[in-house]
Amino acid sequence: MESNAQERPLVFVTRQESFSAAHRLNSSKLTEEENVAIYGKCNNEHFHGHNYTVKVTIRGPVHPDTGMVVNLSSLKEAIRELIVEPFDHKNLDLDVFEFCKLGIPSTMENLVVIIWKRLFSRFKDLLYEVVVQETNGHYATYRGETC
Ligand SMILES: Nc1nc2c(c(=O)[nH]1)N=C([C@H](O)[C@H](O)COP(=O)(O)OP(=O)(O)OP(=O)(O)O)CN2
Ligand SMILES: [Zn+2]
Repeated sequence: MESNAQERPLVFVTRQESFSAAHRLNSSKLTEEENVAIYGKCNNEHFHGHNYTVKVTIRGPVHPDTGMVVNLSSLKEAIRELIVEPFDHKNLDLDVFEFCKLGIPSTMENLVVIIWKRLFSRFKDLLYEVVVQETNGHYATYRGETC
């Protein structure tokens, strides 16, 4: 079959950034005993910290003139403006609007969704995937899906 001259390759482009932040795992929906039992050392009332890594993947056609899906300068600036600057050297529970307002535990799962929503406001349907890595041992991935 002949290929359509209008068709463009669909490519995924990923940018990685990092930030350091403090947090405490605690749920207002649970009792004190339940919080301790479920979150253990991560429930320490004096907080603890992580060096978080964020990977943001944009999916789209390669523009025939620029050879780009997205200008990585724009992607880098957006991640820094929307994520790194507001989160770096902050307390996620006390300083990040979504955690304060919603009163939800600052798990990687909730964090990756919050980061997705912030970036979606800028990139819309070009945003494909966000990965948040909290330690060398674990990370969470979100692609905007619900179930
Ligand atoms: N489902 C989740 N479980 C846990 C989360 C989370 O975000 N989602 N977070 C934590 C703690 O915040 C923290 O990240 C755990 O730290 P730690 O136990 O030190 O992490 P590691 O297992 O990678 O460290 P090791 O040194 O390898 O034990 C807990 N649970
Ligand atoms: Zn933690």
